[in-house]
Amino acid sequence: MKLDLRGVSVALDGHAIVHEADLLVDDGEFVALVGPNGCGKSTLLRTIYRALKPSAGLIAVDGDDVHRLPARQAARRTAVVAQEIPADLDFTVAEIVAMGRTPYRPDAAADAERYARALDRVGLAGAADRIFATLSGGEKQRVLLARALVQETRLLLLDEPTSHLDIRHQLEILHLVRELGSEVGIATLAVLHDLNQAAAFCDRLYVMSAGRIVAGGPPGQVLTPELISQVYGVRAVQRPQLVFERLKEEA
Ligand SMILES: Nc1ncnc2c1ncn2[C@@H]1O[C@H](COP(=O)(O)OP(=O)(O)OP(=O)(O)O)[C@@H](O)[C@H]1O
Repeated sequence: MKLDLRGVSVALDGHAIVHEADLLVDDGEFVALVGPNGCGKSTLLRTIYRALKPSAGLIAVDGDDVHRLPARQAARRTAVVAQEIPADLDFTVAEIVAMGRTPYRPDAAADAERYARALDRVGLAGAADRIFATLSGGEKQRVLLARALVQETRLLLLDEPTSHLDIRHQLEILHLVRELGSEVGIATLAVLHDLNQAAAFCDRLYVMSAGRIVAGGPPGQVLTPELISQVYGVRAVQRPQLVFERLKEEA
């Protein structure tokens, strides 16, 4: 699965928000999109998952223009965990996760197994019967990731997937995304704010600033103090710091 953006521009209410973005995500790659608040990251992601239409340019998934694919086909290729967590959903966790199978024919036994496996992977085995609205923000975020997993797409789009998570669950999710890439070749494009985490987990990253992609490549090459100072207006200093890792390798 390859995501290929060429010259993508997006306007909202007549305001140009994203300017001529070029971006690639290859099979199995974990690619981050970083940049300051308001620079256009979510707008670009929303355009890839068809919530917005580009004003110019092409977004291809496996060679096909996503904005011309029938909805069901598009949903079989790309799953998304958006930034907004739906509120007031009177559904159980199992019902929310099952929504990920909408693009497919139902198969009760296989689907039940898929839901259990996905909830287990996000650390929520046993939560299937909980009411979604009663979960914590971090639990909801993990349920929404489980819903994206059962969609069984080759491309995952994640908008700040760790924003509600404590440090242990952040690491679990980032490791999970890496595993999905290396074990089953799932490609991920994720908006991340933590530059150290992006550097530690991603194969490559793109930096956006004021609606433009201003740099792209392996984190070590891209995240220089000069670039960080230009884009974020802060000085980057390397210091001894606490580095968080999982206690043990979990299956
Ligand atoms: N309908 C609109 N009309 C005009 N400008 C808009 C509209 N909707 C959003 N914007 C602006 O577009 C810009 C990009 O927003 P976007 O949510 O894509 O940024 P972001 O990089 O994801 O930010 P954050 O890191 O804060 O989530 C922001 O300045 C926002 O105020």
